[in-house]
Amino acid sequence: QKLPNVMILATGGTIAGTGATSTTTVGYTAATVGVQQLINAVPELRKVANVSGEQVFQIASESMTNEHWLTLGKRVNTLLAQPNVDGIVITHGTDTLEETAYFLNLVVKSRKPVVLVGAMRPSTALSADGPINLYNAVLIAGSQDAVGKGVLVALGDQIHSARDVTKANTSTPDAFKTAELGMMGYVQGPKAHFYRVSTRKHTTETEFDISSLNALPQVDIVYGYANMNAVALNAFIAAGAKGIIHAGTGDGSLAAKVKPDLIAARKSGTIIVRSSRVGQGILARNGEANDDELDFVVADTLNPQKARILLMLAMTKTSNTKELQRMFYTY
Ligand SMILES: NC(=O)CC[C@H](N)C(=O)O
Repeated sequence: QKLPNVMILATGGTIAGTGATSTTTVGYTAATVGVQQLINAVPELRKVANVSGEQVFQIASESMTNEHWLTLGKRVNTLLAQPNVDGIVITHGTDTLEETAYFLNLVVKSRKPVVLVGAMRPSTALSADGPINLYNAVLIAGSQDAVGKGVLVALGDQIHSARDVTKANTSTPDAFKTAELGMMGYVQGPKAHFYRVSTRKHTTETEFDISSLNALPQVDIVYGYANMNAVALNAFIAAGAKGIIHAGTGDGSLAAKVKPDLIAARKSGTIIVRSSRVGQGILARNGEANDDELDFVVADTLNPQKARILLMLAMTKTSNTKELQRMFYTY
């Protein structure tokens, strides 16, 4: 039986981290082990795929930037266009793994599997989760069952969709959750088992094309809390933000001290997207604010950090708020 060809693109993170002792599970150094060492540590990979590695970056994922994403997205598209690449695994720090996954979910132009994988324990720790997570990710990336399902996230024997998964614990190995919408499946056997897919469009079905982009529009996130004011909002706009994600309290409610400044910002051209800091649920259009009248957009079920990604890509196409709202109900 012919094994699939899976490329492993390494970007850093804890999966490539090393600690002082085998019991060091926090306070270690991320992004120290190279891709070849990661592959060599799991000889079992060779039984399920022909793997080859490429070191794309070597960073902790909190330092991921829009420029890293454009570089990575273009590299993934180039590789997947080659007939000798059947799937891609991306090793990544877990802090922004969900963001990179969702970015790729919107810009990859292929139905071939792309699987993001990380680890919560450094490679030197007792029961390090990196090796089994990497093995699972390679298995998924080489699986016909993963074709056309959008960008996937593999941790803890679970398969999640890029759109809906989030990091939900600061430090435990089961940190990744797709809480209410549900994960896609499991790895067991060794085989990828899928049970559900998102109805939202992804990869080859999107209208976004990064092939000629070298930058993305500046979009920043304003966090909602009791006693908040408009200082952060106005500072972001003064610093050049073209779009603002308002990560509001509850169903995206707007504090009395902030709402007039949001309205003024919209009137002078800034795109305003209402989202929620709550983490679950639909952001109701025309609920906590009259979005039709104020010309705001709502983030649907996207969390603020993913709403930022969709808005950046959407603004490369249009600044029409009806069109932007359509995109938030499509992806
Ligand atoms: N568990 C991790 O991967 C976190 C390490 C680091 N902060 C990162 O995101 O790259």
